[in-house]
Amino acid sequence: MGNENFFRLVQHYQEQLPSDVQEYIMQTYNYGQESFRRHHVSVWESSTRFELTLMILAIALWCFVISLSVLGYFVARTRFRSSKKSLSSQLPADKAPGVSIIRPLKGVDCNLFENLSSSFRQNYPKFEIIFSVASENDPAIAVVQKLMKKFPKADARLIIGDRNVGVNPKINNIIRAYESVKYDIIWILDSNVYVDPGCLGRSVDKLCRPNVGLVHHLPFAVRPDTFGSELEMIFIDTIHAKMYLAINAMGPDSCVVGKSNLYRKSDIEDVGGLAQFGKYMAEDNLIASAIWRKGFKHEMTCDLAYQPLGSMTISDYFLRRSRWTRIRKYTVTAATLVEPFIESILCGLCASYGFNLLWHIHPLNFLAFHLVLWFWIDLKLFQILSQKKVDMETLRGFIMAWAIREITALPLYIYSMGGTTVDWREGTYRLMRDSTVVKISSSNRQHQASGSISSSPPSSNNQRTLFFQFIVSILTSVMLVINFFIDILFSSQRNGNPIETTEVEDLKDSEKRKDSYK
Ligand SMILES: CCCCCCCC/C=C\CCCCCCCC(=O)N[C@@H](CO)[C@H](O)/C=C/CCCCCCCCCCCCC
Ligand SMILES: O=c1ccn([C@@H]2O[C@H](COP(=O)(O)OP(=O)(O)O[C@H]3OC[C@@H](O)[C@H](O)[C@H]3O)[C@@H](O)[C@H]2O)c(=O)[nH]1
Repeated sequence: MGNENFFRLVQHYQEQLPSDVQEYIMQTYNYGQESFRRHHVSVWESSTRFELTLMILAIALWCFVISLSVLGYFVARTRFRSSKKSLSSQLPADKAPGVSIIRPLKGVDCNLFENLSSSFRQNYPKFEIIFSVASENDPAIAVVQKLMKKFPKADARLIIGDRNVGVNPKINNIIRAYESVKYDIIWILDSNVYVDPGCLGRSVDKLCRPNVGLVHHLPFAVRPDTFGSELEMIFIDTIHAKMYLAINAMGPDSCVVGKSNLYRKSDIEDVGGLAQFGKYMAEDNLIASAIWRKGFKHEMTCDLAYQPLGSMTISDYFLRRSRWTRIRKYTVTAATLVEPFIESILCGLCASYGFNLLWHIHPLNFLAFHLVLWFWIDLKLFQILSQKKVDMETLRGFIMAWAIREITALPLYIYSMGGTTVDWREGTYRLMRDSTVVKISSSNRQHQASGSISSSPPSSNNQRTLFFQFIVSILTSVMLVINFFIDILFSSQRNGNPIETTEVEDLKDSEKRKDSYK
């Protein structure tokens, strides 16, 4: 029976029905009509202008963010597949442009000896290495001395003692090295980074191209020993990597992180000299932007700036993330304001609303599709950059850390936007609206982090400790739930049989043998 006929029938017998039944039938009928109208009348007619605007914005946001992610993924796929041999590394020493590598040191970072060794191992005919350390009591000095003994022929020296040209401790630390460089090309390479031997040659190739003023490398976190490090790794190797690659591929503006940057000293002098960036905390991005505004492009090579993480605590992760967000808050305010919408959960919620209005897709169905797609892109990107297939155990850790990072991204963002102080190694600093920074305090505690890149708080106040305890307890509960479901998933794949260690070893051995036959 059609709707109209049913309605006529109800009208006909209306008087004979009790009033509450009449009312119920009318309500059901009206609801049916409304839902019929919603489904069969175009969304453009049935929705208010406000709803339509929100819908368009939500869908546009989703398309934009997914396109950025896909772009980041394809850039990674094409760029990091193979490493080319450079031309400059094959030049004789008197023809190659010289490079001064500056290594700022502060304490014993995770993997420090190997990180610094990678500078000595550069396959390049003409370079010097300058290690800078602010204090004569710094334990990094012993590591440098050991390295100099190991590579006696290398042109390397150590400068002890900083000079206060501003507040930024990294600039104060390297300013003397910068002033004493032998060559025009300088490579500022953080202490907690190692690079492949061909990196310098490839970077010089790029820097020598016309109109290029800066060469930088994608930070890539490796060797997480703790859950805090895993969270950091997920951040650096997924969302950060894909956004960094996508923004740099599109090139709307300068977007540079200072882990591994090559420039010309003459260009830095042209934009005011290194010392004048000492008043900022985001010296890396501001130097890069100044060079960019002079009309010089930025280039990246197929090299990664590997950062071994070691044993960061969860608080270390939160503090480093909030330091970077707070730094961005004043240096790139507009981009920082839209950041949460570029994160999976908020972006997915907005898009679920949009697609529900447009195509009546159930919001939860869309959210599930969106999260799976997002996870898949992140996992593929991670596989490409780490150049290995992710095994089941790694995948399990990846899923856990990924889920928790995604869930905590928004609370962490809100926490970070709400404050202006940052802790960096031994110092606490207040960020000012004009991007400059003021030092609040420093502790005498030496940064001796063997296995940690800690930027731990020198003076953690009670409120902060409580906040972290709260976050950690939420994290732990979420982790337990996720772990429980992953366990079920994995054991159902093995029909409930536990995987024997020997079985894993056998599998590995047979894989190795297969490889050796190739
Ligand atoms: C942090 C990235 C992940 C968060 C999600 C989405 C981010 C959205 C937009 C821009 C951020 C791009 C990633 C830049 C890495 C920033 C890391 C960082 O904070 N580094 C600081 C410490 O080393 C450094 O001092 C600051 C660098 C700021 C670079 C910001 C460049 C912004 C370029 C804006 C281009 C607009 C494109 C719009 C696309 C959304
Ligand atoms: O007090 C300090 C702190 C740090 N540093 C040096 O600065 C480099 C970077 O240190 P970290 O790894 O702790 O810092 P992050 O990677 O988090 O810093 C990032 O954000 C802030 C920018 O100023 C940096 O250029 C960028 O690398 C290291 O080589 C470290 O030895 C100092 O020389 N003195």
